[in-house]
Amino acid sequence: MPSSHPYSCLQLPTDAPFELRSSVGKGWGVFATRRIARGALILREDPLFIIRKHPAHIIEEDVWRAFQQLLPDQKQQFLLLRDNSVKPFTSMNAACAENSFSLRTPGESKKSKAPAQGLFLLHSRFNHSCLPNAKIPIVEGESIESFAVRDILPGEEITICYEPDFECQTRLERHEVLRFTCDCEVCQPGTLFQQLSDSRRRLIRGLEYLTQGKDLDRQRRDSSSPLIIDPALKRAAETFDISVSSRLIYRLLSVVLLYDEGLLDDIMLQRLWPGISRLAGAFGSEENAVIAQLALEQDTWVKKLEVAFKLFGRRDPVDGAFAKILRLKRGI
Ligand SMILES: C[S@@+](CC[C@H](N)C(=O)[O-])C[C@H]1O[C@@H](n2cnc3c(N)ncnc32)[C@H](O)[C@@H]1O
Repeated sequence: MPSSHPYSCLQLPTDAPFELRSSVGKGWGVFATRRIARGALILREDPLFIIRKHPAHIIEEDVWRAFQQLLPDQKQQFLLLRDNSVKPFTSMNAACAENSFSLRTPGESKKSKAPAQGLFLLHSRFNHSCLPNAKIPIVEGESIESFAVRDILPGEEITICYEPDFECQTRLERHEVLRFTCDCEVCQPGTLFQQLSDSRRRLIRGLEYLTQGKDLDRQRRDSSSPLIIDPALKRAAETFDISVSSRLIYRLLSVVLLYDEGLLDDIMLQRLWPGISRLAGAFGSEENAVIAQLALEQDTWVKKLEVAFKLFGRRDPVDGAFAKILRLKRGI
């Protein structure tokens, strides 16, 4: 790619551990220029502008107004943007849609959709992978940060996953959402790795249904859904009549599958661990509580799961109350 490409004029922080350059079949991308250790910050970026609307409601005038308020140098940076590095965008709104991230403004509930979109010149240069080596955690505020989720070597492309819940979706399902053909390691059709990955992600989705009583879209699946085949088990999940023992086993099994898939990063673990340790501490029977505690003390996820399997089929005095609380919370 010639050095006259507009992206060579994008301003990078002086200490950036990456460079921008072309990425085969994906336009331009972001490549590590030195080793980036797992957990290290890659980039903290402020938005060029913020539009306080749901992305679906943003119109051309909104972007135009935001653009007008930029300083001359910022306007120039915005005008460097190209559709996947090649063509100029057909509208300012299209440029905004392709280069913005949803922001969670302070005080907003976790469940509600972010009503603000920020335009980020550099984070938008990261290409997608379904097995990414970097992540942008959702935090409150206007700037966003990316972190390495595993060690990244010099020269390696830095990728993020564009969509939530991809850890529970098969290659086909992911491609229904993405507007391009992803060719990452887990998207190579027909390979054993891809088939295994599909099975793992499908299982993770089923386990999620068993513990949450609903699917990714927060809906129950009808009886034709192949997600949970056993109707009695499906009903039990939907009415939260899944024992605490089973819940703990399902959670740990999910973590083992995520680990095997290469998706268990520290950010995900921080999100999952509180729920797991709450479950392990919830047992009313001393015998069950001892097994659960012993499970969590093991030094690997497989060993934790192995010990937790000793709880399989065991009821607990708190099962009824646990189900009742969950039903109350969900208004059932
Ligand atoms: C936000 S941009 C990422 C940077 C982009 N490559 C560029 O040059 O500006 C998103 C676009 O990059 C391309 N892209 C990102 N990840 C890709 C992947 N894994 N495979 C193919 N194309 C990808 C797609 O065209 C996508 O719409």
